[in-house]
Amino acid sequence: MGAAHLRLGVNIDHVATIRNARGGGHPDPVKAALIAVDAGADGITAHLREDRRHIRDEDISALMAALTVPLNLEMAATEEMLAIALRHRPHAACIVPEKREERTTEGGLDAARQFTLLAPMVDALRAAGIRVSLFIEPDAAQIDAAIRLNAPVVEFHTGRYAHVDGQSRADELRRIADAAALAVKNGIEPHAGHGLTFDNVGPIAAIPQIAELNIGHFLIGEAIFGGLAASIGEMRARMDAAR
Ligand SMILES: CC(=O)[C@@H](O)[C@H](O)COP(=O)(O)O
Ligand SMILES: NCC(=O)COP(=O)(O)O
Repeated sequence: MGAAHLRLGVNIDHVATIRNARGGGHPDPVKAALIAVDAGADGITAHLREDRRHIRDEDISALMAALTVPLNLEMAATEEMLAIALRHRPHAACIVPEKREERTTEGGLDAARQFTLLAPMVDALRAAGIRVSLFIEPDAAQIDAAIRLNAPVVEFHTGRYAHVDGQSRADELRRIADAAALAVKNGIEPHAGHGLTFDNVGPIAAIPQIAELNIGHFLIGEAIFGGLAASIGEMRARMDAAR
């Protein structure tokens, strides 16, 4: 209790997934983003995948024009995505690993092994005034790479935490908490996200060093039952209750 405000970034990718299932423009991810902001989102996250399976280039332009809160652009470490980020200059760019055939982001970026590829990208994004984040596993070697890359932010992939139970979940939570403490000790702001739900968000939100959670798939799915504003309001309440 009493820790600093934990920011909520709402990921609107899967509004675009539904839109794309039929073509056309409905439901509009920008409309969803504006509802999310009214409902308490501190920022909006959108992942422009290389295959454009959900968010498309024109969504990024429209979000940049419409939003009054920070846009966090999730992007693969490619020259194409770097050029897009530099053209739009979102508040933040989170570099994520991408595999064309994956159903969703399966793990964190291997920032340690991809150091040579990432270093000029992080430098270019930073030089453009974009807050760079690396989507990594909660792992000391990856945090060490983030330190050497001068990344101001890391986002810990919570997918494993979300998908295991019992002692394995407790172990993963401990790994995330230790990683968050290590990041802060080294001047890096830790965020977390992936697979978070009403039921599993509390222990992650209770980690005092974590400054932001990015949550999407569950919120958009839950919106089918109670509406988007209600699903975001409930998530916000659970995050606040954990602090
Ligand atoms: C990096 C991340 O966790 C989000 O971008 C999430 O992956 C979005 O959903 P998809 O993985 O289904 O594209
Ligand atoms: N970076 C994680 C994210 O933006 C949302 O992931 P999810 O809640 O859609 O699994």
